[in-house]
Amino acid sequence: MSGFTLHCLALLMASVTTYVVFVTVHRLFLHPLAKVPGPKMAAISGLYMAYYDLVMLGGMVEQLEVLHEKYGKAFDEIYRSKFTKEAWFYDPFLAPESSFACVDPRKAKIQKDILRPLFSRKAILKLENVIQRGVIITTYCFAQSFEAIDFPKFQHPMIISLDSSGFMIFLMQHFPFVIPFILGIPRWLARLISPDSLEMQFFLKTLEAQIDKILANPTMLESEEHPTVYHHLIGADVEVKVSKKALQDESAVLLAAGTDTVGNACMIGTFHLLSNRPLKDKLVSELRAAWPDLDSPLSLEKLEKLPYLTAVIKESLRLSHGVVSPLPRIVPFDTIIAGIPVPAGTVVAMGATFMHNNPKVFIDPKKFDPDRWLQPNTTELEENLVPFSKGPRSCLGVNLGWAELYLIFSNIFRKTDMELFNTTYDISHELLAYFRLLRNNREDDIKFSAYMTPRYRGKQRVYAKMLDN
Ligand code: HEM
Repeated sequence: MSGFTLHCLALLMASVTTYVVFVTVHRLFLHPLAKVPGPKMAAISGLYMAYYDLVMLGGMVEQLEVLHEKYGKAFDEIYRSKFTKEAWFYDPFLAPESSFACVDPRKAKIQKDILRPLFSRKAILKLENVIQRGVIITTYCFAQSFEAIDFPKFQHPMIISLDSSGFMIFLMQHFPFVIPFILGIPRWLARLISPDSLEMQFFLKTLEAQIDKILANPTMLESEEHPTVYHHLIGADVEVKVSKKALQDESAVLLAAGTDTVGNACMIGTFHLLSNRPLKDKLVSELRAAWPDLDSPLSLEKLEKLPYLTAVIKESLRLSHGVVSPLPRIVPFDTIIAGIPVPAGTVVAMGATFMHNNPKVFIDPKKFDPDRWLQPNTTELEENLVPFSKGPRSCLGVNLGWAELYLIFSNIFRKTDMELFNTTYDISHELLAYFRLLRNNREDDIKFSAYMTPRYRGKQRVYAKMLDN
């Protein structure tokens, strides 16, 4: 190596070292947030979080519990705010024109307002027959069924794909420079590195083909059995023109947003009910009394009036949390949070898990206890139940989510009998997460096995399958 090269290398190393020392000193002592209590490593570098997200496979939520215990917390104040979403977190969802990942609050509101009528309570009641038939999200939103629950062990490519997306999203968040590579990766290489990601591409292509067909011939919407997202986004009477990319982004996001969230709440609730016989018996006897004749479905409005069923759903939502990863927001102006001055531009985050596991509000928070919702005054509990988030960026599908949960829990527990088997794993302490509750393909994923016996063999189809490991 020539003397000149060595000289250049030395200069480069000196520059990097000076930069690192400067940034470290600045962040530790001079930064406006330097006095905020917390681990020094986290103050110095984002690699602290990357370590928990990527190496500890979604362990940041658990670590935050530890940090909150040590340093205190301020999440409830953030929930009440109107802070904007942070691009760092939302860009890797690769759907910037969807109402979920669009960080511009004005644009997101326009798109949400267009879709809102499809997800209003009135629309849900009107389309109740679609929801009663099952296979909800794809039929309700796109008038298409991917028959995901007909696959053995529910291993539909789309579900596998959704399951595997968590790690990739976290990877893209911490190392955004990989995004162009991931987007441009040839199929053969993707098959080698992450075969599951191809399944997602297949499903997105199916939606794209549907979008192309509708864009080429919007009148075909008239022949659909019921309104879909496309009627609202491209229908003849739509005032705001929505791009093809926005249609694709929105479709992908609606499917993801409405699948695991509902699924996790069902899984958590079912597991706890099966683990605790008296709770299950209470639910079943309430359902039997309200719904004696299984040959005709019980309407959503009647189900909503059942107190124990409602309490079971609230408790299932509380312990499944909705979105598990804390949701980051940018503080738009200088403000004070938990007594700490926070300058404009700071990223803060709110996490449902910390609300739902707060022992000051939910006594014995890890316990699945539907009766806590049947006490005379539950105002404080209601205020602290945030699975759908709060404020202007809260869930668009909240009414649909609730409707699905009422119909799923009632149908499953009224029409089948289930019993746990081969289940030893205690899920009550699980908090690790990639956005949602499960960790991917790990031994300690939340899963349980149950024998399911149909109680009803009448006119309606019952999806009764035996799960095993
Ligand atoms: C139990 C069911 C559900 C739960 C617990 C849930 C939870 C949430 C949460 C916590 C957020 C806020 C995310 C954030 O701030 O980044 C959210 C947003 C969203 N959800 Fe849901 N969701 C559920 C069902 C659904 C359904 C069925 C749909 C529609 C098909 C849906 C569509 C959306 C959309 C579009 C957003 C983005 C809203 C925005 O950013 O302004 N969700 N959901």
